[in-house]
Amino acid sequence: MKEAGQMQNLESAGAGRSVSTQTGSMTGQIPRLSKVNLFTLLSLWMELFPTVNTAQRQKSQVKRTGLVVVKNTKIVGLHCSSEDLHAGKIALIKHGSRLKNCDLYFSRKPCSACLKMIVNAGVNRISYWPADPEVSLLTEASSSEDAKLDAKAVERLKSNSRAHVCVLLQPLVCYMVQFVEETSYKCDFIQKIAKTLPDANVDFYSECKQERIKEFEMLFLVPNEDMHKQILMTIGLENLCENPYFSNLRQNMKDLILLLATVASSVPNFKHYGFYCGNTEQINEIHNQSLPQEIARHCMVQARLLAYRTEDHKTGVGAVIWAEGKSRSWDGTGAMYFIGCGYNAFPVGSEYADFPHMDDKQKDREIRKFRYIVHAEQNALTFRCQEIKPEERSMIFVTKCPCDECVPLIKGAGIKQIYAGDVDVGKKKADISYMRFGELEGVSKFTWQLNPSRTCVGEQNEPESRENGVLRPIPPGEDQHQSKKLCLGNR
Ligand SMILES: Nc1ccn([C@H]2C[C@H](O)[C@@H](COP(=O)(O)OP(=O)(O)OP(=O)(O)O)O2)c(=O)n1
Repeated sequence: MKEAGQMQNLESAGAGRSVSTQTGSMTGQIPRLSKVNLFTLLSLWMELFPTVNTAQRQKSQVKRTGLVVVKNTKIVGLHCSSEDLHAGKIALIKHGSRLKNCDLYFSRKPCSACLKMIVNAGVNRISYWPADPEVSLLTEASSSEDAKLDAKAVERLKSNSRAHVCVLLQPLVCYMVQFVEETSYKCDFIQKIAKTLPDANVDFYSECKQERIKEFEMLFLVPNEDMHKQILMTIGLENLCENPYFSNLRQNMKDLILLLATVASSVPNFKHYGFYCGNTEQINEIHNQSLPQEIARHCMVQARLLAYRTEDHKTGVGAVIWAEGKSRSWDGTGAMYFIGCGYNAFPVGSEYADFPHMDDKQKDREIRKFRYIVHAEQNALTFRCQEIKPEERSMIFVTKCPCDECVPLIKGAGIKQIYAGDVDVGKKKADISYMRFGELEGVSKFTWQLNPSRTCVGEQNEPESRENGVLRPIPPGEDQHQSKKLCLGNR
C-alpha cells in the first residue's frame, strides 16, 4: 500500500531515470530528495526560523532546536524552540497524545526533559542531527557537568524506551548536489533579479551561497573534528567515532548543509527584493497585513525544499500553508503555525507507469501529464493537518504561480494571502494556464520583486518590520545594516 499523497513514495519515479529535462542536469537524470533527508533539512531550517531573541538564545547553554513531526509519512508539525520552551515541549503542548506513533526529526539531540515526555507520549521514532545536543556540550567547564549528566540521562531514557532513538543521515543520491545547484540558480527568484538588475553582478548568488555555507557550517557542524568525536562519545555514538564511519558521517552532514545553503540562497536577502504586492495603490494597506520579509523568505525556502520531492520530471513545485493566530504563543514561531504542505505528484497509490509523463511538446494530448498530476497547492490543501480558520490570516507559499485550476481552490479554502513566483503569470499554455492569478481579487498576492515603495512612495514609507506577527519599529541602522550585508552584487 503506498503512502498518502503529501509525501508520496515514488522513489522509482525520480532517481536514475533518463528523461528530457528543461533544467538539464549534468546527466539528464533527475535525482530526488529522500523523505528522510527532506525531514532532516526541514528540521535544520526550522532551527533558523526568524525569532526575536535569536542572538540571545545562541549564547545560552540550551541551543535552539528545530523539529519536524511526521505522522504516517505526512508532516503534521514544523516547530522551533523559543526562549521559554524547548522544541520537544512545544511538540507536547501542540500535539499532546496525538504524538503517539509519530516520527520526530530534531535538529539536535533532545534533552532529558523533552525526551521523557515525548517517549511517554508513545512516539515511534526520534531522529536527531548528530552535532552539539540541545543542552550544549560545547560550553564552559562550570556548566559542562550538568550537560554531561543530562546526556547520560538521555542515554538511559533511550535504552529503556520503546521508541527508536537514532541518527538518520542518508547519503544524497547521485548528482543531487549538482541538480539543486543548477535549479536553484535557474529558479524564478534569482533569474528575476538577474533580469531586472542587469547591472548586478550575477555572482551575487554564489557570494550569497558562500556566506550561507560558512554560516551553516558554524551552526550545524562542530568545526573541530576531535571535539565532534568527544561529543559523539558523550551522547552515546562512540561507534561513529572510528573511520571510515566518522569521515562518512561528516561528509553526509556537509553535503546536507551545502544543499540547505544552496536552496536558502535561491530566495536571497538581496537589496530591496522581496515579496510585494504589485498594485501600488494597495501597497500601504497591504503592507500592514503582509508578513515580515524574512519570515516570507523562510517559508518560501521550505516550499523550495519540498519541490525536490516532485514526481514531475520537468517542473518541481512545492507549497506550504501557514496561519497566523490571534496572539503570539510561546513557541519559536511566534503567532505563526503550520497548516500543511505538499508538492506536485501523481495521485496517491499510483505506480510509475500508470500515468503519462509528457509535456506540451508532445503532440498527442492523451499522453500529456497535465490531467493526472496533482499540484503542490492541491496536495497541501488535501493533506493539511489543521483547519483553515476564516477569522485568521492564513497564507500559502508556492514556488510557482498558482494555475487556473488552483486559484479558485485557494480562494475557496479561505486562504488570505498568496506568496508566489510569477514567471508564468498571464500565460496560456496548451494544457495548463496561469491567467486567473492576475485577475484574482479578495486574496492578497505577494510576488517576488523589487520593493515598489522604493520607487513609488519613497523610502520614508518603508513599513514597520514585524517579528513573528508582532509589529515593531525598525531600530535605527538596522535597515542599512541589512542592505550592507546584501549588496553583494555591487562590488
Ligand atoms: N502552482 C503550480 C503550478 C504548476 N504546478 C505543477 C503542475 C505540473 O506538474 C507542472 C507544470 O509546470 P509548467 O506549467 O511549467 O509546465 P511544464 O512542466 O510543461 O514546463 P514548461 O514551462 O516548459 O511548459 O507544475 C504546480 O504543482 N503548482
